[in-house]
Amino acid sequence: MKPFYKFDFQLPLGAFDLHLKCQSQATMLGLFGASGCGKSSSLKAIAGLHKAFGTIRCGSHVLLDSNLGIDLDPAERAIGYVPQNHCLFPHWNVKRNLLAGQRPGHCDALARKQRFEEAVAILELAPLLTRRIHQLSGGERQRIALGRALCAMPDLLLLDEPMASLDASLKQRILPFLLRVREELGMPMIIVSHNPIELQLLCEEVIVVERGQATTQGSPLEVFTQAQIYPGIATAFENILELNIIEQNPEQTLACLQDANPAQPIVLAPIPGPSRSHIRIGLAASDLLIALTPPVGISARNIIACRINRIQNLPTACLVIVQLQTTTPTEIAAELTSSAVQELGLTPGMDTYIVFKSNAARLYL
Ligand SMILES: Nc1ncnc2c1ncn2[C@@H]1O[C@H](COP(=O)(O)OP(=O)(O)OP(=O)(O)O)[C@@H](O)[C@H]1O
Repeated sequence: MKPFYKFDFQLPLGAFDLHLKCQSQATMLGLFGASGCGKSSSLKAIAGLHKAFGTIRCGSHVLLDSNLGIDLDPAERAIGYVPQNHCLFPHWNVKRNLLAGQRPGHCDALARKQRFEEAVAILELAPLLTRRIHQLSGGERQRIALGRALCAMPDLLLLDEPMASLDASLKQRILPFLLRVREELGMPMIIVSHNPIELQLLCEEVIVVERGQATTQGSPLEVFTQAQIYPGIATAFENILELNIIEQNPEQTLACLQDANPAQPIVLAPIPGPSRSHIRIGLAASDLLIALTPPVGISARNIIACRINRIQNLPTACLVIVQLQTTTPTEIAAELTSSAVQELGLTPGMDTYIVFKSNAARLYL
């Protein structure tokens, strides 16, 4: 299959030499790496804000091909770029800031009006339209910056640390908006983040950038369970699962994996607030147990059949990566001591059970 993104470009930045060479079929792509490794500069090169040399292809668009003499101006690239500092016009009201993203020649007035209304609806901006930027909170400014990028009718969104400046509770409130943009507009995105959970929630694939080069690539689980990426991340790994809600009542919530085969209910703690059709939960790898046979007489509510795919050694433990019974591959990681792995004789290909308490699940959205 043809890759959606194809990057092979160089960007000399004084003493720092960025050479990003990678390709991906995923439309939701994450860039992850230490501070100063070249993530923001990569986004700016893709947006055309830094002059790069080489090849940048996104979907069917060739944005840069130095051999063919192609180097589109930023305005011709149909990219919505949301920088870390938002760059909103402080003395304009929200509506004027949103409309500032629109380019009259890019598409007809009706389509632009529709997109403005979609952005206002998805990001819940209607009550803010007449407010000025300095009257807004950090999370509201983030939504306006995202809305302005959407109003430009881009074919691709580039988000540079979309939640870096927000505290934990605001992050919780912005994430659903990003997911709605992904789900309702189906817009491809490249997201730069330091936060593995954000990338797991938003991206299909993650590229790790180190000293200006792409060094590792894979699904968020494949990348973040590798001890050599950042040792602390693999040991604190949290699985993200998307579940459909079957029943929500004051005692418990019943849910199931979206494509579980056979459907196997997952029991969660009650979820406060209105009823929902689906949720995303986080399960820390260290909260999961593995059993060779379904345990009986145990308080944990969830005993889920799975098969071991591989076992990875961490400095002080092992991550057992299992495949759940779903039609599309769904892996989750359980952290065990190496002595537990040896005593149970766990090996790839074995059929086992993942066991966890209802309260182990952390509710994301
Ligand atoms: N305009 C510039 N001129 C010279 N060097 C630059 C310029 N912009 C960035 N750099 C350098 O290039 C390197 C990569 O910077 P970049 O901002 O892309 O990193 P980053 O991975 O996004 O970092 P952070 O996570 O801290 O935002 C850094 O060493 C930085 O000092």
